[in-house]
Amino acid sequence: MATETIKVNSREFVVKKYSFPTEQIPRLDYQDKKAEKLIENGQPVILTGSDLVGSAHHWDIGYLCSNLGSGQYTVYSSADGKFKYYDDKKLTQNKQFKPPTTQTDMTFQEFAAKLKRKDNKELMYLQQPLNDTVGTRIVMDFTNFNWGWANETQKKNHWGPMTSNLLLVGMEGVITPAHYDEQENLFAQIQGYKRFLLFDPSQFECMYPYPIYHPHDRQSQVDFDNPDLTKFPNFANVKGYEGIVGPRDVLYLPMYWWHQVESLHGHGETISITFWYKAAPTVKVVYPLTSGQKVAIMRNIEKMIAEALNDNESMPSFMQAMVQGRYT
Ligand SMILES: O=C(O)C(=O)C[C@H](CCCc1ccccc1)C(=O)O
Ligand SMILES: [Zn+2]
Repeated sequence: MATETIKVNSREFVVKKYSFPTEQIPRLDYQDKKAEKLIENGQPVILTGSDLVGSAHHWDIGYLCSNLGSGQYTVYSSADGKFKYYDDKKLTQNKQFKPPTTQTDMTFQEFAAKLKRKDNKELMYLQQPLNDTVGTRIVMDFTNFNWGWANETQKKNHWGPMTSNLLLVGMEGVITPAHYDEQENLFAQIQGYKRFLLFDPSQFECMYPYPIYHPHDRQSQVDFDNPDLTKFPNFANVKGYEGIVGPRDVLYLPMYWWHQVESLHGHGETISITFWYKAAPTVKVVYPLTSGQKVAIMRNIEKMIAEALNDNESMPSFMQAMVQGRYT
């Protein structure tokens, strides 16, 4: 895999080289009016200075070990370092599906002990919603997040309620392959460095998500390391954005934007917290529709057809019969 070294301020990062061009994600102070405008327009921006999780800046593996309590944490492991999310509620509809990662529940202390080992064959990624099993100091840190700003941003942009805060602790080199989520996201980085590759929802035609009933719904089928341009020809035209988030940075990741996330080597484990919010309600449909709205329409139609046919095997021929040679 070809790599390139990029220098950001005084730091060097070795990143994987891909086939597509990218522009930089804007990086602005969180109080900059331009940043507020970008968020209002559903455009990604890396925000500095917000201290959204300032009270967690001292979180490291040791502190989490001592203060996260003895609750069970979901830890994924992967031989190739890729952690393509799969919806385990859809496993029943896909008997032959083989999960690409294994999921183990363990205490944070067990996870930390595994991180220290030198004989790990697989990469590991802890992904667990913060809940009330955490220790009192974590609760205190959580209470001291910059909720004033977060709530103001939520209100100003008419986002729905915050649904969850996912704690992410990844080994260097873990990759979350390209996918989109259906929620607005303020992504707070606490330790380590993550490279985000982002693609506008209008790039849907280049990303070829799995069918809606597939466990990998919302994930791209394209292997960025070896794109199959016969099966996925439009991927050759994809254009992205990229940026590196480090400690104290917050990325506003708009709903429906495709993203791939890479924990960079040489800067230790990554610790992040997501702040996911339900979408703003569509009060009045305004034309032309946004690309995100078109993705929502496609999803609803796919769901209705799958339900009406009640036979996923017949979806491919049905969908092709509907458009092939007709909508050219
Ligand atoms: O914050 C986001 O949206 C990301 O994709 C961050 C990503 C991990 C997300 C794991 C995940 C993806 C989908 C559903 C539930 C959990 C990373 O940082 O590696
Ligand atoms: Zn995501």
